[in-house]
Amino acid sequence: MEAKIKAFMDEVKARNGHEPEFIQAVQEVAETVIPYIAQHEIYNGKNILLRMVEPERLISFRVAWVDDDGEIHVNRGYRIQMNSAIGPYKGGLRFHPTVNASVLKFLAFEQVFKNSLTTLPMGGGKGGSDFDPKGKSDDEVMRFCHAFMTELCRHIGPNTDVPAGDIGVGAREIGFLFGAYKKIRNEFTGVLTGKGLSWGGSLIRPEATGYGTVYFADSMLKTRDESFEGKNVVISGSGNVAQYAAEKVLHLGGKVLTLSDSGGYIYDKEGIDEEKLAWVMDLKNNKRGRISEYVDQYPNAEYHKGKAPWEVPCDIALPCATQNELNGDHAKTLLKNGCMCVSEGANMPSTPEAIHAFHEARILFAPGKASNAGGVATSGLEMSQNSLRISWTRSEVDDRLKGIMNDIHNSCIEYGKEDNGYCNYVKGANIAGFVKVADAMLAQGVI
Ligand SMILES: NC(=O)C1=CN([C@@H]2O[C@H](COP(=O)(O)OP(=O)(O)OC[C@H]3O[C@@H](n4cnc5c(N)ncnc54)[C@H](O)[C@@H]3O)[C@@H](O)[C@H]2O)C=CC1
Ligand SMILES: O=C(O)CCC(=O)C(=O)O
Repeated sequence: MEAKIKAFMDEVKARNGHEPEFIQAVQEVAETVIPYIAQHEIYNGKNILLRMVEPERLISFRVAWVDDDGEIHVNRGYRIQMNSAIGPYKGGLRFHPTVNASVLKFLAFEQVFKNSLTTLPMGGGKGGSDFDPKGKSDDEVMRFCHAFMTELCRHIGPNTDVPAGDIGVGAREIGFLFGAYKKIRNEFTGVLTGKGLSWGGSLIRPEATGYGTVYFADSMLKTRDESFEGKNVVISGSGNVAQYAAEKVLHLGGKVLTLSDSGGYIYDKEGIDEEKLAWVMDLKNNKRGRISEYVDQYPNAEYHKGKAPWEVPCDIALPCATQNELNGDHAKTLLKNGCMCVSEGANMPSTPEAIHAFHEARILFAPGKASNAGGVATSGLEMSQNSLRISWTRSEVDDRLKGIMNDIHNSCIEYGKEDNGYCNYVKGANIAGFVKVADAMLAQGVI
C-alpha cells in the first residue's frame, strides 16, 4: 500500500512540486483514501483521486485599483473551480498577502471533501487575492472589491459557482462584491453567501463556522461522557471563526483563556467572558485594531508577542486562525499539559507532525474539513432560502446547523472507527467525503 501511495504522490509532486500546502493536503487524503479505494472494486482502476487533484478550472487575473492618494496598484486575483460533481462550485474568497495558487488549491481541495460531508449539493472551489485589507480605508477596500468582481463576475453565478468569505473577506467585502456583481450583471441573485440580512443573507451564517466547530467538539466529547462545562479552552485567532467559537464555548459553560492574531496572543486567566468578547468583536470588526490592545483595556491579562497560545495549559484547544499554526512541538506541549480534545476551526491549522502526535496519544482530534463545515453548510442553507425566496428563523437555521454537524460526526465515526475503538476522524472525514463525490464522478463518466 505504501508503494501505491508513494507512486500517486510522486505523480502529484511532479505536476505541483512548487505548491507545498497543496501537496500537504493531498498527502493526508491519499494516505487514508488510497487504502479504501484498494478495498472497493468499484473505485479501482478509475483514477478517481488523480482526477480529483486536478482543478476543473484555474482562473487567474489582474486586479488593478487606485488608492486614496491616486496611486495605481496591481494585485493578482484567483478562482479555483476544483470539483463540480455534486453541485455548483462553493467556497470562500481569501484576501491576504500570503495568497497564492498553492494555498488556494489546498483550500479548494479540502472544500470538495468538506462540502460533500455537509450532505448538501455543493461542489468545491476557493478564490481570493494577495491584496491585504489591513491598513486600507473602506473606500480603498471598496475600489479593490469592485475591480476584483469586474473580472470574477464572468466566471460565477448562482448555478455555477457561489463564493463567500474567508480570511480578510467579511460582511463589508461581501457587500462591495455583491454590489459590483449586481451592477455589472443586472441580476439580483444568490451569487454570494454571507450577505447582509436585508439583501438575501441568512441568520446564523456569521456565527456558523465557530458554532459548528464547538458543536462538533461537543459531539466528540460526548463519546467520552465529557462536555464543555467547566473546561479550560484555548482559542487562536480573533476573527470571525474565533469570535463565535468563543461565544459558543461560553454558552456551553467553558472558560475561554486566549485569543490571538498574527502579532501574538492574549491570555486572560480570569476568562474572556461575554462582555470582554463583545469588546474584542468591536475591536476587530469595527475598529480593526490589534489583539495586543486587549491588555490596555483589561490589565490583568497578559500579551505574548510573536507567540502562539498552545503553551497555555488547557483541556480543549480550538485552532481558529490559519494553516500550519499548530506544529509538532505545540502538539507535544498541549498533550503534556493534559489537553484532551482539539477541534479545528481553521483550515489545516495542524501540521502532519501535530496530527500524528494527537493520534498517537489517542485524544479527540477533528480535522477542519469536518469540524469547520458548519460555515459552508449554513451557506448552503442561505442558497436554499434564496432559491425559495424565504427566510428561516434563527432557531430554524441553528437547529439545521446542529443536525448537520451531528450527521458529519456520525459519518466520521462510520468510516473512521478503528478496530481498537479509537475514532480516527481524519480517516473518517476523508473517506466519507470521498465516497459521495467519487460515486457522482463514476455516474457522470470520464469528463
Ligand atoms: N469564515 C468562515 O466561514 C470560514 C473560515 N474558515 C477558516 O477559518 C480560519 C479563520 O478565518 P476567518 O475567521 O474567517 O478569518 P478572519 O479574517 O475573520 O480572521 C482571521 C484570523 O486569523 C488571524 N491570523 C491570520 N494569519 C495569522 C497568522 N499567520 N498567525 C496568527 N494568526 C493569524 C487573524 O489575525 C485573524 O484573527 C481560516 O483558516 C479560514 O480558512 C473555515 C471555514 C469557514
Ligand atoms: O461559506 C462558504 O461558501 C465558504 C466557507 C469556506 O470558505 C470554508 O469552508 O473554508
